Amino acid sequence: MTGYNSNGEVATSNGNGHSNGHSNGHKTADYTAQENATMCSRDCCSGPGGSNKGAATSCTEKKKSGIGNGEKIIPTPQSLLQNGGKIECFLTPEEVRAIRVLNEDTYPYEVIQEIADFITKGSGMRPKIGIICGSGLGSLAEIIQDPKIFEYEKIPNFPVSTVEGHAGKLVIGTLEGATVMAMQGRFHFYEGYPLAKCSMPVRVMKLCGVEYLFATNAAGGINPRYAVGDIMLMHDHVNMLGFAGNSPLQGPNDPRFGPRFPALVNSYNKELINKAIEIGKTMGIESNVHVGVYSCLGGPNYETIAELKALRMMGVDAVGMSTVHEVITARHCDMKVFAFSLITNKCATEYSDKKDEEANHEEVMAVAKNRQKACCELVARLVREIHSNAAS
Ligand SMILES: O=P(O)(O)O[C@@H]1C[C@H](O)[C@@H](CO)O1
Ligand SMILES: Nc1nc2[nH]cnc2c(=O)[nH]1
Repeated sequence: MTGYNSNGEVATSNGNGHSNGHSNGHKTADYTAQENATMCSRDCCSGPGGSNKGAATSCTEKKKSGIGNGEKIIPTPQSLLQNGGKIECFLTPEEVRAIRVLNEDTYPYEVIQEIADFITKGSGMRPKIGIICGSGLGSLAEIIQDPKIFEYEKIPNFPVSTVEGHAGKLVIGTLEGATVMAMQGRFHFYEGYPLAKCSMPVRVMKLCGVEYLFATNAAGGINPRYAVGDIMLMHDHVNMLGFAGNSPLQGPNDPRFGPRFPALVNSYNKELINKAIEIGKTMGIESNVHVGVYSCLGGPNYETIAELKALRMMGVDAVGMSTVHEVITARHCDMKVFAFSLITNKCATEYSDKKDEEANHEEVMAVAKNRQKACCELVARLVREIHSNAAS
C-alpha cells in the first residue's frame, strides 16, 4: 500500500496491505472492532482473528515491541481504503475514543447512552427540563439549587467549550421544584465541530430523561422594532446552514432517536410561547418581549449589510450562530422546545462608517450580563409553570 513517510516521500507496502515496517496498523473502522485493540485479521498476524497462528508475534505486539519498525508511514486516505474499503489504523481504545471526541460527526446511540448514564448515575438525578445557556447567559444555570456540576472535560466523549462566555459545565439540580440540567456553554459550528456534535448534548439530555428543551441565545436584532436588551421568543427559524446542505441529522439515521425525515412545522411549542408572553406581562416587560423568526449562520464573522438585508427580506427578525441545529435534534427525538433570543445588538441594514454600529462579542457579553436577571426570571417562571402543571 502507498502512503507518505515522515519525510513526505511516497512509501510502498509489501503488497498485501501492510506497510513494510508494520508501522501503520490493522484495525477496521468498525466501531466494535476498534474497541478491541488486539483484533487482527491479517494473514501475517498471530493476533486474534489473524490467520498466521504459527507466527511468533501479533501485529500489536510487534508495534509495542518496536519489531519491524522501520520508517514511519503516514497513511493517505487512499491507502487507508485499500483494504477492501475498510479503514485501517493502529490505535488503542483510548486513542480511538480521543479521536472520536475530536472528529466524530455522528455519535452512536450506545456512546450517547454511556454519557447519559455517567450523568444520571453521577448526579443521582433524572432531569425533565434541559436548558442551553446562550453567550453570556451562563447565569441561567446559577439559579439551580443543590447543583451537581460536571466539567465538560471530565465527561467521557464530551466536546469542550472554546468560546468566551461559555464556561463548559453541565449543572444538574432543582429549579422551582423541577429537576433540570443546564449546559453552561454550547458548541458552535464555527468552533470546528460538525453540527451533529454541536447538538449531540441534546440527545444526551433526551437519554437522561429530558422532555423539554429550553434553548437560549444572544442574537443580533434585524427587525427594526427590536431594541438592545429585548427578548424574542422564537416561533420559527430559517436554517441557513440547511440551505447550504448541512444538517445535524446527516448520516445514518438511528430510529431509536427519531425518524429519517422529521417534520419541523410547529417545532416551537405554542403553549410555552403563550405562557412566556403571559409571564412577560406579569414581569412588566411586555413591551420588550417579541415573538419572531431566528436564523442561524455559520459564523464566526458577523454579517455584511447585504446579508442582513437579505435575511430581513426572508422574514428573519434576529440572527445568531446557534440554536437551530439543537432544535432540529430535539424535535427529531420528540422533545418539546422553547427558545428565545436576547437581542444584544441592533443589526445595521444601511451602509455607515460608524464603528459603534459594528457588532462585537464584548458588547454581546455586556448586554447579556445586564439582562441576565430578566432572562433568569423568565426561565424560572416557565419552569415553575411546567412543573406545577405536571404535578396537578
Ligand atoms: O451561543 P450563542 O448563540 O448565544 O452565541 C452568540 C453567537 C456567537 O457565538 C456569539 C457572537 O457574539 O454570540
Ligand atoms: N450572527 C450573529 N450572531 C450574533 N450573536 C450576537 N449578535 C449577533 C449578530 O449580530 N450576528
